[in-house]
Amino acid sequence: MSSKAKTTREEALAYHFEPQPGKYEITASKPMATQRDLSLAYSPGVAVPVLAIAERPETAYDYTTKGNMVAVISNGTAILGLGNLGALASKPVMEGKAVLFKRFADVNAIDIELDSEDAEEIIRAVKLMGPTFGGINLEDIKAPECFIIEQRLKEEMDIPVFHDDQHGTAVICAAGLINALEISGKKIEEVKIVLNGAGAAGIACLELLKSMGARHDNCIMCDTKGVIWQGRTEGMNQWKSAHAARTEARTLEEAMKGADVFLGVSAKGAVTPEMIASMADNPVIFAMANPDPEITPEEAHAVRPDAIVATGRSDYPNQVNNVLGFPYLFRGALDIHARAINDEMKIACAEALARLAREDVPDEVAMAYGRKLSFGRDYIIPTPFDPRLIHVIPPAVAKAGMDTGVARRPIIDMAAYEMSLKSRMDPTASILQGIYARAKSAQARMIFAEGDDPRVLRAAVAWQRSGLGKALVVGREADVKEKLEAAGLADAVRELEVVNAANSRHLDTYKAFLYARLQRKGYDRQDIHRLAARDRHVFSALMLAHGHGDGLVTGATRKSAHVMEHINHVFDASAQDGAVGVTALLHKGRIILIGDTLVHEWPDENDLALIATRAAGVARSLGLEPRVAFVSFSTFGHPVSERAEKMHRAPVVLDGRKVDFEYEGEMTVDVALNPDVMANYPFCRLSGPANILVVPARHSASISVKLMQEMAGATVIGPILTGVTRPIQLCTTTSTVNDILNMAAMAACKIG
Ligand SMILES: NC(=O)C1=CN([C@@H]2O[C@H](COP(=O)(O)OP(=O)(O)OC[C@H]3O[C@@H](n4cnc5c(N)ncnc54)[C@H](OP(=O)(O)O)[C@@H]3O)[C@@H](O)[C@H]2O)C=CC1
Ligand SMILES: CC(=O)C(=O)O
Ligand SMILES: [Mg+2]
Repeated sequence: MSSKAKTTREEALAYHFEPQPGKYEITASKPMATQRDLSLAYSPGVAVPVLAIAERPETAYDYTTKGNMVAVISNGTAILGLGNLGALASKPVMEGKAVLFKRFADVNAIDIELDSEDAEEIIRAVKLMGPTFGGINLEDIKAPECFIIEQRLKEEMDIPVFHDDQHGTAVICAAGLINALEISGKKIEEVKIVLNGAGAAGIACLELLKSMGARHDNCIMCDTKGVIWQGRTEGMNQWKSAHAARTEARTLEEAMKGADVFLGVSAKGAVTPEMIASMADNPVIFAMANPDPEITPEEAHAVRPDAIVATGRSDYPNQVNNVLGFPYLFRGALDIHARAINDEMKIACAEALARLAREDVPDEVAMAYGRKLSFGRDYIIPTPFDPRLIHVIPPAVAKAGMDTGVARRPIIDMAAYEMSLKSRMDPTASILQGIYARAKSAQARMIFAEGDDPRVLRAAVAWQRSGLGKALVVGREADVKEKLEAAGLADAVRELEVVNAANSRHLDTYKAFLYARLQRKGYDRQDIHRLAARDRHVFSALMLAHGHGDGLVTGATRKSAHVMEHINHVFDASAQDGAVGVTALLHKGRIILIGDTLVHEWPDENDLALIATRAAGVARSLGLEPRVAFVSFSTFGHPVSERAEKMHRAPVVLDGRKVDFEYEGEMTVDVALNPDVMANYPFCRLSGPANILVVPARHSASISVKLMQEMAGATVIGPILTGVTRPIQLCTTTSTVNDILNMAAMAACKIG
């Protein structure tokens, strides 16, 4: 397995602080530009839907955000496993749940933190907000108040009310357990289960498992006072009493002897290796406390190599976390305008998840996750980034809701619904996720050439601490130390390897190599020494050329033309050598590649054909099927212009090269990207909108990219340098730490 990611306190705070505080914002989904827009959005136009809803309340689902809007509600009394830290402190987690709703199921969610521990007050507050939302997700409200709150709200509200820590956790735990027991060859009716943590999650998990066949007499529940046994009076409530066991065991340690299954929804470190050692053969251990499990997989495996281990965290295999449930349960429920999320819908979700994990994992998923996944001990449950979840789980939930009569608007065409779910998700998110996953498994030694730049240093630290590989920073030790300290990363000084001409054993070899390349280009030995020893771009490129690193990132401090000139001393990376720069633009769920954004100033038709081929290669390595448009200001020969001719001829050049991707041209950008406009040219050979735009010259490339970045706020990755023998990627002088990290990941994946 790849090395584990470590995120620091500073990184976590910076993530939440920059570029604006918090994790989400609200944007308008309708035009708001003109007087007419305002008349429709607000007075007088808004009166029309007001009256329509007053007359027929169900039309609120048609004219407002209600039908796709969920409230994430907490009072902060059980924030993850951190305990009762109050409503305000729970806000980062609730904002987090809100963005997970959006990221994984395109559900709009708003976090609402209520400053009260009084169940009646919370019930009243939530009930009053009913009209606003299509569903209520209760989160991190401690037991036993959570049971009372949820029960009453379910009775009194006409929209789904779902306490995630109870049912979300129970559903995922059940899905994982179905598969873990299958692998260990045990039956739920026969296994001895010990569950630690008798709160929201614990009670709900045990209830669901019992409804699925686990026997009351085989289950022991524990809390801070030990075993919940029949007759115990201390620290009890009616929900715990329902699960009190007839047993002599009084402590968790005693209960664990011979147990087949351990489920932890309690707190960090609640289980010892000795307890794990005392379990039955092939034990199943779900240590689900967050952020730190009851026992780590390393500790558990050290004493029990035969164990199947899961945690709630994303940095170990088998993440049993309610993130696999709540987005999809609500998606399915919202799409049928459900009145409730009932047990049948929860069980349908658990079964669909369990089934999905047993299915063959398609290559695109393995690619997105960076490792081969196949059903077994280290893959008992789908991974949260599995792109199939969105179109597999909500239909199962919606169908169960329809079958049990909670749907206000049943789905007629299930196949069409599945298709609509597929197109709902932003494909760009999975592309970046895939790049990072592949980078992680590559474990590249990344050369960061500009160790004097604080952004580069922060990216290098993040590279290493995220478990992406080793960071080799080119710079002076004292300078790197000083800048790391100034960036609040003093403890990273010992972690990074700082390389420079003075401490390298290879300088003479590098110089000999460079001299051999440049001696007939007017460089004498003195020039060579200056270049190799003093220019970090050249020095870094020499490191890469000699295999003293696996990839190189530079360009954050100097203009790309300057950097390319220096890299060309070491590598053949010019236009004549066939190098090409391709930039990826990610915006509103679309990804478009533009080329050449780096190397060719004024490509002719042969160069344009090469640019198309290189860009197609980049597209494929990003998991996209390439569709190239040669773009211009004319479309298929009109208006006739000398300047557009080469764009007209480039596809003909490709005809002669027998390439294996779609291409067409010349055409304007709207023809290339808008299927309705493209339909005016029925002979156009592209099977869909283009995802690669080959532009006439580097200036038009630069203008397009920067316009998209500045006007539309598109995410820009690149230019990705292709056609060079080793992975070199260039950032720009305006790159952020994240941009630099993206380019390093590109280099590690050898994209280009
Ligand atoms: N992986 C996942 O998806 C999820 C994980 N969780 C995790 O489960 C845990 C509990 O959450 P939740 O049920 O919402 O919280 P609650 O506050 O409702 O319940 C906590 C329960 O855990 C018990 N407990 C706490 N510490 C210990 C300990 N050291 N040993 C034994 N029992 C202990 C408490 O005992 P007592 O009753 O005696 O006070 C209580 O019964 C958290 O760590 C949370 O992160 C929760 C939801 C989802
Ligand atoms: C995952 C989650 O909801 C929790 O730990 O509370
Ligand atoms: Mg929670």
